[in-house]
Amino acid sequence: MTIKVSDLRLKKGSVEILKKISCEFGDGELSCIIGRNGSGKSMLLKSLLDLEKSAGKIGFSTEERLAYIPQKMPQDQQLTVFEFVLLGLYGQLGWHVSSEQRNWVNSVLEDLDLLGLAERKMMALSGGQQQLVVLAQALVRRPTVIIADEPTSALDLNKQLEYLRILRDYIHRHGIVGIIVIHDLTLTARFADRVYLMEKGKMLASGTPGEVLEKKRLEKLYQVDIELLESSDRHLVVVPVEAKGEE
Ligand SMILES: Nc1ncnc2c1ncn2[C@@H]1O[C@H](COP(=O)(O)OP(=O)(O)OP(=O)(O)O)[C@@H](O)[C@H]1O
Repeated sequence: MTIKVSDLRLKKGSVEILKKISCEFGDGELSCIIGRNGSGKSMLLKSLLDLEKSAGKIGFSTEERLAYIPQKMPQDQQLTVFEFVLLGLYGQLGWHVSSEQRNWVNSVLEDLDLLGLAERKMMALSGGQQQLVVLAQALVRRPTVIIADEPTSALDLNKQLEYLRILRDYIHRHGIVGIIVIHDLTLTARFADRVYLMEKGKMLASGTPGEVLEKKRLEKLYQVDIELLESSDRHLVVVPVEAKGEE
């Protein structure tokens, strides 16, 4: 189901953090929210999740199964990877874990190439490995909406591509809503079905990567000289060349 946001506003004290945001996040699409530090991206996610009390309307069905992947790393460091992912099924778990549940967790771990780490403690993983395990925990719930805040920030180049490919394919295959905040514009161009550009609590632009990632717009917003190239497989490549200095 599409998520329709109308006239969303959020205030902290007297400061307006989100200013009349209206947009739509489609099902079967990976929506990427981009924008400068402090532009309101995380607050928009938190408003969608009802973690921040905003005014306006968010068209959400109560039947949605939400999975949220926050910016901070998990605290349950004593659990093994298997146990941590299994916890994604909380609400469905009894005293006895069925073989069906066990198999489901293992198949998600396998999909993410994590099966070899299943018995390791979370604290014995690298930050990037933990990020993948958090994705596994989210997918194990068979979410209909998946929301992630900078999920690839601790991943190496290979794992960034792998993570986003797995996430996008999952979203396409299951026709679910996927919304992520991301800073890397080249990854955005490669993986986003739609891009949402925020600035100072407003939605500055939205559309396909080609529509939103325009050289002039990005240079003005980020205050950098940018070269826009095209990769051999015809995706935009955004190269920041030189900072212009703050406005
Ligand atoms: N709890 C809070 N109380 C008051 N202001 C806040 C609070 N949390 C965030 N803000 C402010 O809201 C604005 C938007 O913050 P938000 O975290 O959404 O930015 P962001 O676009 O996600 O930034 P980043 O890219 O750095 O993660 C910022 O100006 C921030 O200082």
